[in-house]
Amino acid sequence: MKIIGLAGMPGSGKGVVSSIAEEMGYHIIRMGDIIREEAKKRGEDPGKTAVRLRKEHGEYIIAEKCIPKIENIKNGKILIEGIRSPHEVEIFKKHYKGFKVISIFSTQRTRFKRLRKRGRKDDTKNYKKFVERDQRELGFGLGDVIATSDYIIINEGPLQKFKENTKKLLKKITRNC
Ligand SMILES: Nc1ncnc2c1ncn2[C@@H]1O[C@H](COP(=O)(O)OP(=O)(O)OP(=O)(O)O)[C@@H](O)[C@H]1O
Repeated sequence: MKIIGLAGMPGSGKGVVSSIAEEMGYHIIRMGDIIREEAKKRGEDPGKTAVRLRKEHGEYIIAEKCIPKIENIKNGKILIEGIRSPHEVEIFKKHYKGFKVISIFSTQRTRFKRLRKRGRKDDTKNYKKFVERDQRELGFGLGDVIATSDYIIINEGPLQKFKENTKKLLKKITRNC
C-alpha cells in the first residue's frame, strides 16, 4: 500500500496533480469532499464547517474521517488531497509507514489569477476575500505542512511543464514504494 498526502494553497494545482495520479491508478481521497459532505448535512458554508469541525472535535477530526475510507481500499495506491495541518500529517504517519507529503507552491498573485479564471462556486474575484481564504487555510497550519513536506513542486510556469514534473515525481515515488 502506498499513501501520499498532497498539500498546497488554494489554486496551487492540487486538482491537476490528483487527476494525473488518478490516471496513474491512484485512488483519490479529497479532504475537501469530507468537509463539503459535512457542510451539506449542516446546511452551512464549507469554510465555516472546516473551522467548526475542528473546534468541536479537535484538530485530528478530518484525518480521522479519512481512515475508514483508506481502509476500504485494500492494497492500493492512495493520494489524499488537501492536507491542511501538521496534526493530520501526524495521524497519517502514525497509521501508515512510509507516508509522504508532496506540496505544491505557486505565488499568491498567480493563484489569484487562476482562481479568478476557474470561477468555481467558492472562487472569488475579490482579492480581499481571496486573502481571507488564504489566511483561514494558513490558520489550520498549512504553512507548516508545506514547510516540512517531503517533496515540493513549483507551479509557476506553463501547465504542460507542471504536468510533466508531476508525472516524473509520482513515478519516482511509486517506484520507491
Ligand atoms: N501551471 C498552470 N498554468 C495554468 N493554469 C493552471 C496551472 N496550474 C493550475 N492551473 C489551473 O488553475 C486552476 C486551479 O488549479 P487547481 O484547481 O488544480 O487548484 P487547487 O490547488 O486544487 O485549488 P483549490 O484548493 O482551490 O481547489 C485550475 O483551473 C487549473 O486548471
